[in-house]
Amino acid sequence: MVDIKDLSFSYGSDIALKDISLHINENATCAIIGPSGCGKTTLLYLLAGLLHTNQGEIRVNGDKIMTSRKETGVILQDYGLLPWKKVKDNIALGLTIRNLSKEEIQREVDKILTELDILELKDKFPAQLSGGQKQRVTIARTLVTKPDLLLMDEATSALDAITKEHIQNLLLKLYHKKPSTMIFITHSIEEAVFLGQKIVIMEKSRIKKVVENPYFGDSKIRRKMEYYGICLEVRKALEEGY
Ligand SMILES: Nc1ncnc2c1ncn2[C@@H]1O[C@H](COP(=O)(O)OP(=O)(O)OP(=O)(O)O)[C@@H](O)[C@H]1O
Repeated sequence: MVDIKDLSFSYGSDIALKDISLHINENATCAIIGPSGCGKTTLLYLLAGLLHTNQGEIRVNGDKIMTSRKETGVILQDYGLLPWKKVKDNIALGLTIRNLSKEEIQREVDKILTELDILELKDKFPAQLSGGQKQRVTIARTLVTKPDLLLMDEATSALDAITKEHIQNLLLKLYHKKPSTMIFITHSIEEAVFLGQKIVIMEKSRIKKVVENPYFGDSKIRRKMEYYGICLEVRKALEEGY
């Protein structure tokens, strides 16, 4: 599905990424974790087609990424909801490019709101929502377009610990219901191990280690010792060299 080959990127003379190669299978999930400034967001933006480089390449389903693709869904840190539009209209925005009738849009919006258990928020404005609710709406707005590749930049970082786990559980539930390829940046080792089948640990501009996580997909894994074993492996890799 996603093939990254010898990818490098610089902001002027600042090297942000150097010789990144990575393969992610179709419908697999991949967590990217690493210290601040190591290049995670740059990598995600390149995957989204929002940044470009001619040093190396990224292919999605065999096609070289030159610009953003409409089948890629992107969830960034700041929710990006339009404050003057109600929840239902924010979600409908994702569908406006798809030439659907008003009734079809309404049906799709109701369907995704029901799936995310937030139908009652339909007529509210973003300012009337909690952080967790805003994040659900943001996820709904992206998923309503049925992306085959979902990219997320610290989707839960602004949330308290309990809400964070609720959103992580929701993402896993949605994945089980309709698997798609998911690549996400996180600062949380626990989140990386809960949601990542592959965990990519980065250091300055490079991939330091890739950990395969055989326990991905088990919604009860947080209660099992094996989970903490992988968390420890990731922690050690992150701390090596510090
Ligand atoms: N627009 C920009 N112009 C110049 N340099 C940039 C720009 N964006 C990022 N950088 C630099 O590129 C490097 C990688 O930044 P990037 O945002 O990709 O890191 P990150 O791992 O996502 O960091 P964080 O975890 O703090 O969000 C850093 O050294 C940063 O200072």
